[in-house]
Amino acid sequence: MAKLYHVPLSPFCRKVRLSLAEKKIEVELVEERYWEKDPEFLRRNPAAKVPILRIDGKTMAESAAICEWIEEKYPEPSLMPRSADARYEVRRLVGWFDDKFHNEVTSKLLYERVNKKVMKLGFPDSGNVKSGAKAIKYHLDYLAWLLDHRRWLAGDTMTLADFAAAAHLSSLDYISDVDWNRSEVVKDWYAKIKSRPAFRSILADQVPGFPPPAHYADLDF
Ligand SMILES: O=C(O)/C=C/C(=O)CC(=O)C(=O)O
Repeated sequence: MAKLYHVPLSPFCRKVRLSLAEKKIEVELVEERYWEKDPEFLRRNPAAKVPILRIDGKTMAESAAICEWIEEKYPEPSLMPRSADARYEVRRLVGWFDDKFHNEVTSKLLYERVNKKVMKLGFPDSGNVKSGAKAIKYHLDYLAWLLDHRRWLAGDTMTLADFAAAAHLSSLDYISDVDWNRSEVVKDWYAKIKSRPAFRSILADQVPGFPPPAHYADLDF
């Protein structure tokens, strides 16, 4: 069986978990406290990052590369459109969420509030939290703009772009940092994606010291 070294609220790990689950690939989850830099873990990935996926005799790192590998090896159900233009748009949006959104929002809210405590790195920096809280509004408005023009984030079908966005937002949702009432289309999109069976595993995550909010597992909000 495949094995995924992960931490529960990491959006990068969640994106890979969603891809695996959508394709019904069974996986054993192994929690890896990557910041402790266990030598065995560093041997698997000298970059000292999760996720790491062991599958088909291979050990792989970097969530975007992993998801594209899964897509090529296990093409059904498809999470990538066929045309070059449409594939470009998926990759652009995956980059948007894993880079821009991550730097401006996830790292400023989730990492300040949760990761710092778990890793014993001190208290949240209030300036960072303030800037994350401001930036998420802009990003939710961008999502709303996309969804005013498309059924899913990158076009007519659900793709890795939706999983990248949902991975980040679901982690932030765990600490109640998403104002779902800011936009009906974004709320509807998230309800739609959250109701997929692939989402079950991540909705069951628990982080000691951070109980999920009451609304977290409620599919209808
Ligand atoms: O696999 C990726 O795309 C990226 C993973 C990370 O950046 C993991 C971390 O080191 C982190 O979440 O801080």
